Amino acid sequence: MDVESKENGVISNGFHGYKEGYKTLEKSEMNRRLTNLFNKLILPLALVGLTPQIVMLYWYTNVKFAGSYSTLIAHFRSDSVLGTIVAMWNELSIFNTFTVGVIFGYFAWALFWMVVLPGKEVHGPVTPKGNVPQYKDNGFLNYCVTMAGFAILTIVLKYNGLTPTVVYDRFGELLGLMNVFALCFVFLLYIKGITRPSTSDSGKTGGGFVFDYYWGTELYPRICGIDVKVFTNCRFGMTVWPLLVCIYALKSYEIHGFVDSMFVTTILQLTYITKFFTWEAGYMHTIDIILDRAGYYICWGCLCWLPSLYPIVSHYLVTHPLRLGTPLATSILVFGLFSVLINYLADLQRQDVRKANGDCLVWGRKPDLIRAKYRIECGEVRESILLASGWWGLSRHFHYIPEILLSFFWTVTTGFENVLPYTYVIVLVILLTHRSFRDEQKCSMKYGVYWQEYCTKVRHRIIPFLF
Ligand SMILES: NC(=O)C1=CN([C@@H]2O[C@H](COP(=O)(O)OP(=O)(O)OC[C@H]3O[C@@H](n4cnc5c(N)ncnc54)[C@H](OP(=O)(O)O)[C@@H]3O)[C@@H](O)[C@H]2O)C=CC1
Ligand SMILES: CC(C)CCC[C@@H](C)[C@H]1CC[C@H]2C3=CC=C4C[C@@H](O)CC[C@]4(C)[C@H]3CC[C@]12C
Repeated sequence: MDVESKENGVISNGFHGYKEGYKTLEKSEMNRRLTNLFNKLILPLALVGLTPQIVMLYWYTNVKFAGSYSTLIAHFRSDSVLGTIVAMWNELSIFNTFTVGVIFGYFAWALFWMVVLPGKEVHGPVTPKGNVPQYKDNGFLNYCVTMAGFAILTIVLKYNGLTPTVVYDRFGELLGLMNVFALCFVFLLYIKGITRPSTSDSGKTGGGFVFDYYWGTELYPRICGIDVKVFTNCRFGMTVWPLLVCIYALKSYEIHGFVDSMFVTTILQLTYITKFFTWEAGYMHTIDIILDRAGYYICWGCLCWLPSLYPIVSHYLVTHPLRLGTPLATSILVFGLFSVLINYLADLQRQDVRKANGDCLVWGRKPDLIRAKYRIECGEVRESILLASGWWGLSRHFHYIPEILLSFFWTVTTGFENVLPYTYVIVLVILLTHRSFRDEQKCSMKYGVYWQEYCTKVRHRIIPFLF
């Protein structure tokens, strides 16, 4: 009886367990499908459909609704979202000699210098297919030449009674055309990756057209020897940003004369961008380059999202000048510069330790290193260093804190009247938090137990002792 009941129990439990297990399996399969549907279709479709309108709306809110999202929302209520967007586009004539001249003129300028300026040959990390991308490290020189060119152009225009601030006046038209161009360009990249890829790190992902358009079909496409991502991210996005910051500062000067808030934000943004270009070769080792393919996310992002969102504070300050006074302006400037320095030192530290193969000092001590082994697709085993001391021992992405603080400092110059200028800070917090997860997933897959060892040594992701 005992045995029977036990057996019954077992049978009954087993049967129950089987049924439950089957249900769980069905559920997890359904979850997997739903997640897949969301990640591969709904989210990319939403981003591709909405973000071009969103970047236009940043500009429109600034110029039409005095930089106030509440006024924009009130307008959405009275005129509908679609009505507002249609009205916005109807006000613009995006195809004209000015917009085509400025955009394609800048493309020609950037491509010319990208090709002719000298630079040391540097290499990106080996790709999953075993390719080692080569780059010409002429980013800083290109940045200097472009900024000098801009200064000369401004003087020449001034002598002819003209000003580059016409870019501010007609920014909506320029951004409109950039949007159209970038959407078509990304489509051409999609076709290129399938039909004429530059390297074996290419092809459809299996996620369908929408996902492939969004994500891209090639890791680092090259057109006539020109690296597309270096062009879109560095020679366009990151170079247009300082140009716009200067144009907006000039516009503010034309309207209001010297305003300290504009001065502080300009200095901080330009310092950050200059730092970026001194480290451009290091950028070739980041996930934007080694993981993200040349699709909508990166290419449209750097052609449209970056030029409209990243200089948003300067754009806003043109119509919202704020006089901070010397003590406040100086404090913000000092805190901001300190943040850039920390961010720079952290990036440099891991780069230097790897360059020296760990044979160096970190904060005056022998570094705590993990020599992590990983395997590339062809089976070959490689080794990389994970630094677990210095900035990289405080938390696994400590350098994001000064990055965010800096953006806060260059934004706080606008005061607290509107949320709009804080859009970049808010987006950056989301972007970097999401990026830390993406990056850690990549590292965990790449390094396995070695990454776990790092996570055990350095327990927090971004904020020491907290997160
Ligand atoms: N303003 C903006 O919009 C953004 C700015 N940034 C800034 O760009 C810079 C680079 O970005 P980041 O996200 O760091 O991108 P990275 O791709 O450079 O950082 C992550 C990579 O660094 C390597 N790594 C991770 N931990 C360690 C360690 N402990 N020791 C040595 N190497 C390590 C890994 O690469 P590997 O495979 O080589 O091991 C990892 O994939 C930062 O300054 C960041 O603040 C970043 C994103 C957005
Ligand atoms: C499709 C859009 C919703 C999102 C587009 C995002 C991209 C434009 C940005 C994603 C990551 C960003 C960057 C990463 C690292 C950088 C290094 C830093 O020192 C300067 C800025 C940047 C190049 C930055 C530029 C924008 C992104 C590529």
